[in-house]
Order: sequence, then C-alpha cells, then structure tokens
Amino acid sequence: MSNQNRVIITECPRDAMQGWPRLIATEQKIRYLNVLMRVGFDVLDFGSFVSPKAVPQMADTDEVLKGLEKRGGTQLLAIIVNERGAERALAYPQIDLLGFPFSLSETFQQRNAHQTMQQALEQVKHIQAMLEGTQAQMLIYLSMGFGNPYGDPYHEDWVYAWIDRLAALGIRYFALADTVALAHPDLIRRIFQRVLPAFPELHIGAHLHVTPHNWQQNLQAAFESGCRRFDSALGGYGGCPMAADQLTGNLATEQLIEYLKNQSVPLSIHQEWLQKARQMVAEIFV
Ligand SMILES: CC(C)(COP(=O)([O-])OP(=O)([O-])OC[C@H]1O[C@@H](n2cnc3c(N)ncnc32)[C@H](O)[C@@H]1OP(=O)([O-])[O-])[C@@H](O)C(=O)NCCC(=O)NCCSC(=O)C[C@@](C)(O)CC(=O)[O-]
Repeated sequence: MSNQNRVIITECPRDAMQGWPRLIATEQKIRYLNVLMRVGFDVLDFGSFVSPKAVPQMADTDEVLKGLEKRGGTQLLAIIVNERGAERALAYPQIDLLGFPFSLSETFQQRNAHQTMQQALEQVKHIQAMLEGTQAQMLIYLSMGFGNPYGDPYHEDWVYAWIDRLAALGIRYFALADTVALAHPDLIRRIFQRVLPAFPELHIGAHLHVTPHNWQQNLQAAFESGCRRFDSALGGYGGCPMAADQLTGNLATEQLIEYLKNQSVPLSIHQEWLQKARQMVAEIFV
C-alpha cells in the first residue's frame, strides 16, 4: 500500500451520539463500539470526559470504556475540554489520543466549554504537560476552522497560524473542523494546500460536518488537496449540541468509504462487521 494513498479513518460514534435526545443504554453503546472495533477503523472516537450536566449522553464514558475490547490497530480517542477531563482520561492507558476542541471563534469556545480562547490555550498547555511521559497524544480540533455562524471575525490564515503555534507546544495531531458545515470547496482547497506542505511532520485531517448538498464536493476538495485523514460517522449522525440550534450531521462513513473506493484507495475495512454496525445504527438512533 503506497503511503501516498493510505487514508486514516476516524469513526466518530461519540460525535454521533453526544447530542442524541434519547439516552442510549450503556450496554448498547458497548456492543456497538465493540462491533466498530472489529470493522477495522484506524481510530475510534468513542466517548468524552466532560461535564455530565453539559453532555448527559456521555456521562457513562467510564463504564463504556471498561466494556471495550481493544482490537487490532484501532486507536482509541476521547474528547476532553479541561484538565479534569484529561485526568479522567489518563486513568486509562488504553486511550491513545485526547481530542481537545479549540475554537477559532470566541463565541463557540464560550458556548462549548465556557472558556475564552486564551483560557483554552492555557488548558492545552497544561494538558500537554500532563501528557509528558505517557503514551497518549493530544489531537487538537480547530473548531469553526472554516468560519463560524455567529459573526465572529474569521480569517483562513488563522488556521495556519494556530497550527504553527500549537505545534510549537509539541502537538502533532490536528483535525480541521467544519463544525456546522459552512465550508466551501475553494476554502478547503486553499487551507489544505497551504498547511499540508507547510507541516509535513504533522498529522492534519478533516473533521467535516456536512449537508446532503455539500458532502461530496467538500470531501473531494480535501482529498484532492492531499488530505489523508478523515473523520466520519456511520449514518451521518451527529454534531455538537453547543454549536447550533440543530445538530449538523457528520460526513457519513458509508459515503466516505464509497468515495475512497472510487479513488482506488486501499482500505482495511471488514465488510461483514461494517454491515453489522450499519444494522446497529438503525437500532440505536431511534
Ligand atoms: C467545560 C465545562 C465543564 C464547563 O462547565 P461550567 O459549568 O462552566 O464549569 P464548572 O467548572 O462549574 O463545572 C460544572 C460541573 O461539571 C463538573 N465538571 C467539570 N469538568 C468536568 C469533567 N471534565 N468531567 C466531569 N465533570 C466535570 C464540575 O465538577 C461541576 O459539577 P457540579 O459541581 O456542578 O456537580 C462544560 O462546559 C463542559 O463539560 N463542556 C463540554 C462540551 C462538550 O463536550 N462539547 C461536545 C464535544 S466538542 C465537539 O463536539 C466538537 C468536535 C470535537 O466534534 C469538533 C468540531 O466539530 O468542531
């Protein structure tokens, strides 16, 4: 498999479930996540260590994790938004990546974590220090990375500038997040074509929330610009409940896989387990 064509897929059941109005039973989450582990995704964004008052659906992340059977090469990723979350996550050596949403919009940073961007940056520095000597790495989501719906200032140069600044702290993993599906293909191309060659040592991916109308063109723009890390969720469910009045779905894994197949990208996806996972999606999101 040529490196040029290798694509890393992060399946995001946490993003899919976090805003779902009906509480999903812990046992059902565990069964689903264990099936997703068998599908062979590179990374599984399985849960978050945040305030149960802010996101009740994720209150059982500790219990869920205890039921997971880590398999093959699938890495585990958990979302955190503060040091308390990092402490909780670091109690589990099986977690590989701690995902921190750092917003380019002050309004979203406040809505999501009741922090200013400056406070979030301080949290990132402290958490990065906490990770020293552990196996876990921080992954920064640049949330609202393609603009925001609140009228906050935005400039595409900030994506480059923040990656540069955060990489100087030792952070190696980034996901450029279109949190409420505002991106357009030209912007996606300009951003990826700038940051990927500028930071070849970093792992920079796309976390695209999409609409039925823009998913293909935005995915294509990222892929053709050299992006080889994609986040997605089966069924296209999900979104951040703090971002907008309505959840903006994730790029659907089914569509991502189909697109990558059409580009002749070799994938290590186990079809039977994928089918099983799709059946479970229909039972979970009711
Ligand atoms: C940050 C806070 C806590 C501030 O919330 P707050 O109310 O301002 O802060 P607080 O310190 O007063 O804490 C409130 C309560 O939460 C507790 N608490 C505090 N921290 C934790 C923790 N880590 N774990 C467990 N409990 C915690 C704390 O102890 C307290 O409990 P109480 O005394 O009231 O009983 C809250 O706003 C929060 O948890 N926000 C989470 C937001 C979130 O999970 N958003 C979704 C994930 S991000 C996302 O979806 C975007 C992404 C990743 O997909 C990329 C993209 O698309 O952009």
